[in-house]
Amino acid sequence: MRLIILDDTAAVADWAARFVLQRVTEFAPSAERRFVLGLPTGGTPLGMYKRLIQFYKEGRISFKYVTTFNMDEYVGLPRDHPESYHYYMWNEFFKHIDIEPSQAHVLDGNAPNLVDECTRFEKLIKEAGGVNLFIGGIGPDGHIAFNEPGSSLVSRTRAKTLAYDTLEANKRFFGNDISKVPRQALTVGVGTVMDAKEVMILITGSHKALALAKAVEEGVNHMWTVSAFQQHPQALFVCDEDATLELRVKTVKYFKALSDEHQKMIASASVTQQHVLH
Ligand SMILES: N[C@@H]1[C@@H](O)[C@H](O)[C@@H](COP(=O)(O)O)O[C@@H]1O
Repeated sequence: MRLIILDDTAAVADWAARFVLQRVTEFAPSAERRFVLGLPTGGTPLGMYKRLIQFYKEGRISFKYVTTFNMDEYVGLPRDHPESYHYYMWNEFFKHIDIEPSQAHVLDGNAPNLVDECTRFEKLIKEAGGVNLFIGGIGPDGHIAFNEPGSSLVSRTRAKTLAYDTLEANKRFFGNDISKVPRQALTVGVGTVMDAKEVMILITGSHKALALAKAVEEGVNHMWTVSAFQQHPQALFVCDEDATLELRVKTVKYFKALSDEHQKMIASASVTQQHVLH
């Protein structure tokens, strides 16, 4: 696991977008060999999506041969509700790029049979050859996607009842009225994300500092589900300074020193030769 510590949210957005650009470019996707990307919603990745749209408009990246799978979706929220993740993904990202709409998969929280919908999603991921890069975000309670505290760390895509902390954290999107936040969501499992070849988790803000400390400095713990990624062979946590507030100085210094080495390596390598050290 690597921890990349950057100054602020803008730097995290830029770094994450460049990382996607680099991974897609070096993969050189084609009709026969698509790049499979897992995607998050929420406030944190918005800046990354903006940068990627900019890269697309500048002709630096194409999503024509990219297949995407979103992490989660609320249950029972109409698809055209401004807070549905379908609506978010279409408006914040998909409509601005050249992705094939049929290749942009978001769980259907209005499916008549939610169990079948989750099974179908897992099957689609498998048929796509697995996820090359899963990008994730976390809640202040350390949940990844909607894998609330106490979730199984080998879980697959399924329906979850949201924890109170999540309802609290997400009420800002529903006019600050907690009663308007859907109580259930469909979410990829921790195991689903763990199966990805590479995972990049974006963590910004002091309200996520405790979760980051639990994820990085303490053991793997199903009460902080993002901690499972300590055991992923290619996991990156990309955070801002504010998110490091609960980390030990020693931890921050160690990972910053690694990043400095990495930056030097990038400076002396061509784009196609860049690899993140683990
Ligand atoms: N289920 C979503 C997560 O997938 C997301 O990562 C998290 C963080 O959102 P934000 O980036 O707005 O803090 O919010 C929700 O709980």
